[in-house]
Parts: sequence; C-alpha cells; structure tokens
Amino acid sequence: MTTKLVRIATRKSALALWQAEYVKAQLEHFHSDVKVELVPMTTKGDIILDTPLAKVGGKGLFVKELEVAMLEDRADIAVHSMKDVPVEFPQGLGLEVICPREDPRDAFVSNTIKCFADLPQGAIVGTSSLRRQCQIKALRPDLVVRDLRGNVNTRLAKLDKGEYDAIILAAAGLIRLAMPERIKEYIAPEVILPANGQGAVGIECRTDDATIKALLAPLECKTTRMRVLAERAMNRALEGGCQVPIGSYAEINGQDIHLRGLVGAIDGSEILRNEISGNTADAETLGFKLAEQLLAQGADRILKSVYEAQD
Ligand SMILES: NCc1[nH]cc(CCC(=O)O)c1CC(=O)O
Repeated sequence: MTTKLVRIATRKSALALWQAEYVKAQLEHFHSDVKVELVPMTTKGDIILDTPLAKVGGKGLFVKELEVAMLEDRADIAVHSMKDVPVEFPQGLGLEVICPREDPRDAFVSNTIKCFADLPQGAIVGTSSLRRQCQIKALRPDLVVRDLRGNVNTRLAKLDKGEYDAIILAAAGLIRLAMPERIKEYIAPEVILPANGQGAVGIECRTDDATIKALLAPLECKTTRMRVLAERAMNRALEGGCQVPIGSYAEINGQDIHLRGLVGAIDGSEILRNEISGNTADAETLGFKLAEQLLAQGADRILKSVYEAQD
C-alpha cells in the first residue's frame, strides 16, 4: 500500500490552522493510506491590518496566495471559511467540498455587559463587518460602531484592553478555538442576519485532480452545501464581495429550504429584507430569485452608494 500525500495550503491564524487541522484529521480518519502535510502561508489580508477591511478592497484578500500555491502544485487543497471565499474561482480551481456547519450565528462578547439589549446609550461596539455595522445601527442608532480588525485573538485582546464595551464576531470562530465561555449571547438571525456561509468550512482543489477529489468526497455535508449554495447565489446575484452590507441565511427542514436576505445602508438608515421558501433542489435558483426581489426593492441603489463610498 503506497501512502498518498495531501498538502494543505493554509493561513497561519489560529482559526485557519484549526480548520486545516480539522480537515487533516478528517482525511486521516477516512483514509488510512493518506498522510497530510500543512503548508502555512501569509496572505495579503494578513499583512494589511491597519486599514478597515472595506477600504483594503479586492475580493479574495485571504485566498489568492493559497490558490497560486495549488496552481503551482506546491499544495493540493486549501481550506477556507466559506464566508471569505469569493464567488468566482480562478481557472483550474473549484470548491469541491463543504463540511458540516458550525453555529452560524454572530456572538455578543463583552467583559461588562451581559447581552446586546443591555448596552447602555452610546456604548462602543467593535466590528469590522459592514453587515454587522448596518444592522447594529438600525437597531440602536445611539451606539458607536468602531472598526475592529485582526484575527480572533487580536480582537479579544482589544476588547480586554477596554477599547470597546462589546464586540460582535462569529460564534463559530470562538467555538472552534475552544473559547465558548467568551460568548455572552448568541445573536438570533432575526436580530443580526449572518453572512453567507458563516460557520461553514469549504475545501478548494484543482478541478482536474481526480485523486484528491475522491479523497475529499467523504468530508462533504449535503445540507450545509445546499444552505451555503442558496446564500452564496443571493450574494453573487447582488455582486456582493465579502465586505458588503449583505446578510443571507438559509435553513433546511426536510425537503424545504427557507432563505432570508438583507441589504442595508452602512449607517443603518435603511434596511431591505425579504425571504423565500422552496425545494432544496432549487437552492441556487431561490438565492437568485431572492436577490432579484431585493434589487426590485432598491438594493442596487443602496449597494451603489456603498461601493462609491469605498472608492
Ligand atoms: N471574516 C473573517 C472570518 N472568517 C470566518 C470567521 C469566523 C468563522 C466562520 O464564519 O466560519 C471570521 C471571523 C468573524 O467574522 O468573526
């Protein structure tokens, strides 16, 4: 029996390494003849830390270097947070597998306040996401939303230094990094709609690599794929990169899929919402339809002014 080597291109943040280690363990669990090696690398998104993400621009800030490594055969797969994966893939690469989803909700984290509703007038809330910012400001125009960049540990350190009264981040990251006790409140999707793909991990590989594809197949989660497919379709139809005030969240019950979407002005002055239900077989089509409905409600106007502000 010859041993097959699978090289995983990964960022070096704690969360990226956790996700790569997770895929490594899964691959080794399913295949006794597979040896997995991590190939850690630094991406542009890891280097530019002092500029608000929305201004750094460029889609796929955190994935480009990993993709080049696969195309140059220095790595075989890359493990991504689905939330950060651009809608389009470079020629020769594709998203092969979507793994089971972790909790998709946003988390309220604070050392002094026990839940979002308890935030006092004028409290300072940290987040680097326009999606969170617009929903927070719509709910509570009095709150001060301040930019918060960096990986999960950096963000927590900034909170602990007292720079913010509370911060909002993905629950999945805190759970994966074994810090669930940091989460004071899981924010319901009705309050803050999550980002497309939040909590899901995807695996990208070369589209012509049949050996790797066969090895990856058992890691797939069908329901997560359908949910993320619907969510991403909505974002794609709205031409939403990762730094846009767009939320999309799908849930599945048997054969039924229910997708909620939202587009908001960054200052929270306007938020458009809609939802759609149908058969899971039509997940992607439902995403496109929901985007059309949001566009008809005026999403194009809101997004245009967001993009103009970013230039
Ligand atoms: N944009 C950064 C990012 N990408 C994935 C996660 C969390 C884990 C996930 O959603 O899978 C985070 C951090 C955050 O938004 O708080």
